[in-house]
Amino acid sequence: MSDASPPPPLLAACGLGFSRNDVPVFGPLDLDVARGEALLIRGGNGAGKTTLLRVLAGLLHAESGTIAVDGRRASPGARARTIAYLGHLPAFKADLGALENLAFLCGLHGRRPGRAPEAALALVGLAGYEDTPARQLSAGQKKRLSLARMWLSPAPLWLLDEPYANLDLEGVDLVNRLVRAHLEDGGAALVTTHGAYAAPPVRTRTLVLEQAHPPLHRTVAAMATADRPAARDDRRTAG
Ligand SMILES: Nc1ncnc2c1ncn2[C@@H]1O[C@H](COP(=O)(O)OP(=O)(O)OP(=O)(O)O)[C@@H](O)[C@H]1O
Repeated sequence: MSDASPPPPLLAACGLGFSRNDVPVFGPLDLDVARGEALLIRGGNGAGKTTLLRVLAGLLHAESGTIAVDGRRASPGARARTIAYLGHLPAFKADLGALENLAFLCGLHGRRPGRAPEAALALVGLAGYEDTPARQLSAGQKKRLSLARMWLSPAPLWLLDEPYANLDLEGVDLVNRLVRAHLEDGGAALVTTHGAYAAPPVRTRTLVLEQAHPPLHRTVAAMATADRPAARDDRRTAG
């Protein structure tokens, strides 16, 4: 029997807080996510879900707290290599074709070995749209193109901000399949959503954000699996 301690979480935040004009948006809060696990971040409109993901991605500066990757405190630059971020607005060049966009982003951020942009397009149901300029894609097709970019990314941690928005039922299933495969591959994911309606069917814990102003909010919750829905096990703890 081995007495080796478990590996540190892929991402861990401690005392993380963010304010705008001295008005708290979230925090201080603690969270962590391990490889093979999804953390579902739930909360109503304005609760701070997007802001939290943007802070974790290094797009906004935290007011307080620390962020560690694999047990080591990590600067935004170091986190950039670990994190792939799917935000509300797709980061595509409007006049480039779908395939060109993916190739461009692979050049910028790297590409997972063995994965090619053409295969990514087919995977997300966009075969035949290779040369279509991004501006001509529908909202759901743009979201699918964003998912293709995530699949190509070498980053182990996916930050998915409302990935189900604009997707049809088959698209929702696509998100869940991609997240499941990513986790099985040793990755991890943080997924924001307004409700538990589309929680990925994988090892999932839930963090509930409530509007920080007023009152204070939040924290981590319970383990849930496909057999044990997250919503039942949520616990809220004052911050
Ligand atoms: N660029 C900004 N400038 C000023 N305030 C902002 C900005 N972006 C967001 N906020 C405010 O920060 C708070 C949290 O917003 P955030 O977008 O993080 O919430 P959310 O939980 O993602 O909401 P939703 O579910 O509606 O997407 C809100 O009160 C919002 O008005």
